Amino acid sequence: MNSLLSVPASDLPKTLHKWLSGLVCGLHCFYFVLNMIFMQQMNLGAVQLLVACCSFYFFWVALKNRHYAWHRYMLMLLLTCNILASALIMGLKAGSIFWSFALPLWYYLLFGMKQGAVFTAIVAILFMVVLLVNPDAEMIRPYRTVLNFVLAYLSIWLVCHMYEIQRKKSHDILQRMALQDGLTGVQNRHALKADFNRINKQIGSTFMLLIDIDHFKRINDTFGHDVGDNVLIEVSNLIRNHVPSNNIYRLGGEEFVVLMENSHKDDAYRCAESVRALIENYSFYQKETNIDLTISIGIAPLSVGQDFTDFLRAADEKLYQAKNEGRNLVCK
Ligand SMILES: Nc1nc2c(ncn2[C@@H]2O[C@H](COP(=O)(O)OP(=O)(O)OP(=O)(O)O)[C@@H](O)[C@H]2O)c(=O)[nH]1
Repeated sequence: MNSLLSVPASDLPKTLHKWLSGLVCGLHCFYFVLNMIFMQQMNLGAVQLLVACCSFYFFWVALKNRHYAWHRYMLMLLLTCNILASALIMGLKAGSIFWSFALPLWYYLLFGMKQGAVFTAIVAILFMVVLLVNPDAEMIRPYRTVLNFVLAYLSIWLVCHMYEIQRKKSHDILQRMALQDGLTGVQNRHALKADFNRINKQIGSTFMLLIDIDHFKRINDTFGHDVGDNVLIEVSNLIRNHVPSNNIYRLGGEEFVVLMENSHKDDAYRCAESVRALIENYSFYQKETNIDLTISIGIAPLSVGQDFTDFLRAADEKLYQAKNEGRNLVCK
């Protein structure tokens, strides 16, 4: 299923990357001035100038809405190396090691759960080594420092990991709710539109089957809305048993769509005809009554230059023809 909601989800790392690049640039300009002028730490100042320049470039590119994954990796690599180098050169007194506690959060938000966990683990080991070999090791008790660092770092890591699991779960639920029809469980109109935008628009080999239950209003009027709902669920299940569920959508009301990619028009017709016959020969048993139903189907091929509305309209015209010609028909 194509994800409509994956747009904001995949925007999060992009947005974070953009503003983090800006922040990193600003901070490193500040630290560059501090180190060069006041601390006389030329090497560190040079590293910070390099990070500031690179992050400014990433920020500037991201501002133009151009996003490259390698910019993200590069930004975090530079930032991590810079924090490590500061801790190594300046020792613990400078306090730059505190920035390491922000890294797990950034890794998880920028790279997701798997890569976030791997980067966090690697960096944890590197920082432990830095703590053990740092120039202040004689002044402090490095093992206690390492232990405290590990515990603090682990707790932040744990929070990031739990947060990412919860975020992904909520995202999946929201995505399902946004793209699924609440009554029948098949995909909805949003999903159809998103899939239309995603499909490789192979003209002449993508077909839309627009399916409409004949005289559905009578079912509602005769047996009640709840029976109408059950019939809609059963119809969708029958279609689902016949074509891959990834390709079925409920447009709304008693209209369903089957999207067929990489197909020949004869395949599309055969599929539509078999679904029509299936419903015709099926008896819907509701409220101790057998209800016989038929459906009409319009088939349209995707043509050159058609957008979603045109494609749907073309299928709708064929459906209208099937209805006009007496219903329980497939028109192509
Ligand atoms: N039970 C139920 N009925 C619905 C739902 N959505 C739409 N309907 C009903 O579906 C009916 C559609 O009726 P019409 O558009 O007149 O079409 P029809 O009776 O199927 O007639 P033709 O399409 O011309 O064969 C209306 O009575 C709507 O109230 C739903 O979710 N559940």
